[in-house]
Amino acid sequence: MAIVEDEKGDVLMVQLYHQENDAVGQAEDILVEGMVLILKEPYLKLMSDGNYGLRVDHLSDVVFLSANDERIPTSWQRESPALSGTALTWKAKGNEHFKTSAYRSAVECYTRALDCPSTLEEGQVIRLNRSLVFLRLQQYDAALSDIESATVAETAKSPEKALFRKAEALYGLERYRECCEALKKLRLEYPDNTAAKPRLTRAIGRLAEHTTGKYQFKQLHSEAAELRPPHLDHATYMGQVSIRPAGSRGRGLFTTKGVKAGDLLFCEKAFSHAFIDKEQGRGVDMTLLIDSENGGTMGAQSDLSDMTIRKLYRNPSLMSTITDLHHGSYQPVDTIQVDGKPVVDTFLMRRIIALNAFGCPLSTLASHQQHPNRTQTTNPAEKETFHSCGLWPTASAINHSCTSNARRAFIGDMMIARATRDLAPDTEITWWYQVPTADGHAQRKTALLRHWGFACDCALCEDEERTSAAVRARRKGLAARLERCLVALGRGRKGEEAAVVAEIETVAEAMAATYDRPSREVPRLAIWEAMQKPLMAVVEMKQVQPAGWVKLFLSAFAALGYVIEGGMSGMIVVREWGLMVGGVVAAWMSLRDVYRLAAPELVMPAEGYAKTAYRMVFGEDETFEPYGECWL
Ligand SMILES: C[S@@+](CC[C@H](N)C(=O)[O-])C[C@H]1O[C@@H](n2cnc3c(N)ncnc32)[C@H](O)[C@@H]1O
Repeated sequence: MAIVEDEKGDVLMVQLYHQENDAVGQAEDILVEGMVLILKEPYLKLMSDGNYGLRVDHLSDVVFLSANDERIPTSWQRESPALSGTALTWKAKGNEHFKTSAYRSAVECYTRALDCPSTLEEGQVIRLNRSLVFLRLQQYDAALSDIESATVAETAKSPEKALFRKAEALYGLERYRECCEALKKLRLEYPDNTAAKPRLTRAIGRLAEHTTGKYQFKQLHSEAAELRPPHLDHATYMGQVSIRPAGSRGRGLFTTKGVKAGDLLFCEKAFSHAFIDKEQGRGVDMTLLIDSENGGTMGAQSDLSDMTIRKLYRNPSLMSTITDLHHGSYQPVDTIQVDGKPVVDTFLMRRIIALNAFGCPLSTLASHQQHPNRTQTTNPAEKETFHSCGLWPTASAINHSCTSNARRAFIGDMMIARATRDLAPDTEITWWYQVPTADGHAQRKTALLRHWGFACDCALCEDEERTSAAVRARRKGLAARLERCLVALGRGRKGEEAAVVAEIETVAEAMAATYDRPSREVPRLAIWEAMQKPLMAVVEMKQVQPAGWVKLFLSAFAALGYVIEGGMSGMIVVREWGLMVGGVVAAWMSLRDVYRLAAPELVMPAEGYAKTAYRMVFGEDETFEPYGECWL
């Protein structure tokens, strides 16, 4: 914010939103005394102190004029010796600014140098210098364009530097294949270039991740634990999925090949990620963004707007990655450039973030270790505004279904999505925006409609709508009875267990009879919820005969829609996986332990299923060994 005056001497406060402040220095360096600006379509508004002021939301709505710009009113023009100069003097000035990290001024000087008559060779050196500043400013598009215009000419003075910088720009744009090619060429033509080798190794690593989907997840965990913000240097893998039309749901994400339950669907690096470090009580700067359309946004979500807007403004080649995301009824501008500057529609960005951002923990695993009973958070635009959040454009194409077939996990700013069932090729991938619970239908329905503007028509919701209040009440009563029986088991005396287990089976059957459709189509959450926790507690108390335990576990899994063959002795095969709700990993781990007594031959297969379930929830199973045991 600063006080500005116009040619008539009228004075007003001006507020510039979303301006770059990390790479160029402090906010005070953006609006410097004496600077001349053009504001396009100025928006005059009442400020919080009761005065009027100007607010600039869109980055391209402000033009910072250089001192010799002819658009500066004559009365304001200041004759300065600095105004004249040759390409070489401007270049020297640019170099000075560069040394003091005054990058904006450096770009301005180099640009002036390029406007002066100069030899081709001089021009190319200046362009190369400017490309280095662009790299520092993370303006990879501009860096690449400077380098490419410098390298094409045969007289390019520093082809080695140019190749190196080209590789850096391509890496910044996550164009890893081209980056590897540039670095290989560099290695071939300049074998003495020592920096090229580690850069090539790094780029090959990213390309391998991108093409194979093979990650060293333990390594990712250590990086996320160390780095602040936890922005990991890893590549996106999109091997098994593609975005396609999904009828009335707009776009959706589909499998391109058949995948097995637990398989990696994609692993995506965030396009932008705002981190709030809860442990240290610090993170990105807290910002309050008042937005006439969406009300106020606080904290991470408004920082995410800043980051996204700036990244796109710096690198317009990435624009469609974000502008293609769902934005409801908002009508964006159709201009992509104005006065040679990219147009980033700030209001569109805020809308996109509101509908597509995901709240995220530092890592799903760490979050579980701290809060073992918390279920998966709601998606996107989580209400807890001080929570970290990010934009993952591929993940944003996934529509909601309560009977979801995929889950996401986070490690730093990497999102890992895995199938929770076997999926045929061309199946639409769905997951939860709101987690389904036995009692939560009405609340879920309201939240989905209010925030995302749709009514879920999955089998679970359809069934809920058709279920009468009387049936619901009966189900609730039976669920309470089931829970009581299980608790009684925990307390019961030896010898009475068989009778209680039999009663549990009767109640579970009565509950099952309140559902019309098979549990494979409509998971019976009420039964699962009633059984899951007390069952685990009973197992811990070791009160029941092993065979009884096994039966109870199998019927709890069946309630979620599992189709399991065998399971009592001899063999166990999961033919179909059920709904991947909270508590499933723990249940598989407990069943494995029960098998130690009841059917030792089933310990290994049950552990295999526990590991698969763990992979679905945490995105990886490399940490299964040390942490898997903590589930009990
Ligand atoms: C994060 S986007 C998902 C991708 C979106 N379909 C697209 O075209 O990009 C969220 C929006 O998708 C639509 N959507 C998601 N799940 C849906 C569902 N089950 N039924 C209808 N629309 C859905 C809603 O318009 C919602 O606001």
